[in-house]
Amino acid sequence: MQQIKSPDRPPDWLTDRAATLRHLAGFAARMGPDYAQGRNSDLGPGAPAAVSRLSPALRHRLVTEAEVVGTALAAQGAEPASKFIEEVFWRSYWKGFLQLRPALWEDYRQGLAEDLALAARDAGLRARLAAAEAGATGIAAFDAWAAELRDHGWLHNHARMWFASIWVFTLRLPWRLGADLFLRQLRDGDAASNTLSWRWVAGLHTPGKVYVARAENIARFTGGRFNPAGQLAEDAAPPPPEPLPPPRPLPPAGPLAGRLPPGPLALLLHEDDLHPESLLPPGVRIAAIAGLASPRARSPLGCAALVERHVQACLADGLGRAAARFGVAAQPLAAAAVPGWAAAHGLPVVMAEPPMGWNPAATLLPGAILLRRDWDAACWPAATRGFFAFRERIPAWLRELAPSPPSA
Ligand SMILES: Cc1cc2nc3c(=O)[nH]c(=O)nc-3n(C[C@H](O)[C@H](O)[C@H](O)COP(=O)(O)OP(=O)(O)OC[C@H]3O[C@@H](n4cnc5c(N)ncnc54)[C@H](O)[C@@H]3O)c2cc1C
Repeated sequence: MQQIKSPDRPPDWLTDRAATLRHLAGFAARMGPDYAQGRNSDLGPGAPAAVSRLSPALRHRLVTEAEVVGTALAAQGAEPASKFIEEVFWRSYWKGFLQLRPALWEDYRQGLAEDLALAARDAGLRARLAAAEAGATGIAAFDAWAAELRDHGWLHNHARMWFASIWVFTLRLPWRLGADLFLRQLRDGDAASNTLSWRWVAGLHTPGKVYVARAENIARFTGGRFNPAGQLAEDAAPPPPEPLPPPRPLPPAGPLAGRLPPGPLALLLHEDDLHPESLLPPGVRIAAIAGLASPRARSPLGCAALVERHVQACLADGLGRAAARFGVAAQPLAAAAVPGWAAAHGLPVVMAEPPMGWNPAATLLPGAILLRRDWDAACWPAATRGFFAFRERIPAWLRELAPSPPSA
């Protein structure tokens, strides 16, 4: 196993931009070979890690993908930072893949409702689910990850892969109920990355390919903390292939540099994009600001209290910066109050385009102006096939988008 040299981690989970930028700057030195060599190891909560733990901030765009990749390029250069940069593009790939195929999210929600109804009827399934969620399966590694997820609201990528694989193939639980558990408990819970990663593990993304968690791999990359030899179903067969919905053309949304109506506008800031400073072109006059976060809409079962606190804290930080930037009071609103807020000021409303998922922002205000970031406009349409085809385009995107580190 590779030596992990970097003991520091965010002092606490990142819920504001200032702390995120400090952490990003500190991590920049480790975005090159340290990351490439150590990123697969998960030595446990509180232990040194080679990964950034930026996801609870990046997912809400307290910092943007462009800023994170720009930091990696400036600190390390494209080749040494290529592994790290590629991982950030995995996020854009999943977002684009779901954006092009909204039916996958709708099918997930529909299937989840059916799985929850089945669990309500079937006491045996309910008991097995409760044991998995509580970390009482008798598989020490899985039980420790269930506890870590509940207590910290975060898991290392490799642990997420092992957990999902054991959930599906060893515990033989419905994948959507596992995806739902993650969404309720992850600070970085994201409709695209989560749903599509679970589908990938379960063999529904790449025909004929499942992700199998193996005891030897777990022992190796947990530094020997766990070794579930003999406890895992390591012979999982791929499920029958299910055709993927064909990609749709992206609906139109204004690019950032596009023309906005003259005169004052109202800004709806929401949990999917909390960097209004780079969302709006210079010179735009914002005369009203409201904030919307709906973490309980992640699941029919709501979300964990720590997730709710995390998301609301991120939103509060975004609103504070928006108020300072545009010189207008900014307040969080419940979803039901948003149409009334828009009607009361009567101004055209602008917002970042809400990606597929539970965010109700666009449906609450069907006439709002949606702004698509250049990053998303470049990447999303390319998520038509597998990641390896998408990845080929990274060098061209780096030239075209010219990402740079945060300026403030
Ligand atoms: C079953 C499963 C569920 C997942 N659910 C989510 C989720 O709900 N939200 C979420 O943000 N990520 C999810 N991921 C992806 C990944 O595990 C996390 O983004 C990553 O662990 C975050 O840790 P980090 O910030 O230290 O990542 P780093 O390794 O430091 O990577 C930097 C950034 O790149 C992005 N990234 C890295 N790996 C991936 C990946 N495999 N897929 C997508 N983006 C990636 C993240 O934004 C991350 O912050 C899931 C993965 C699996 C296998």
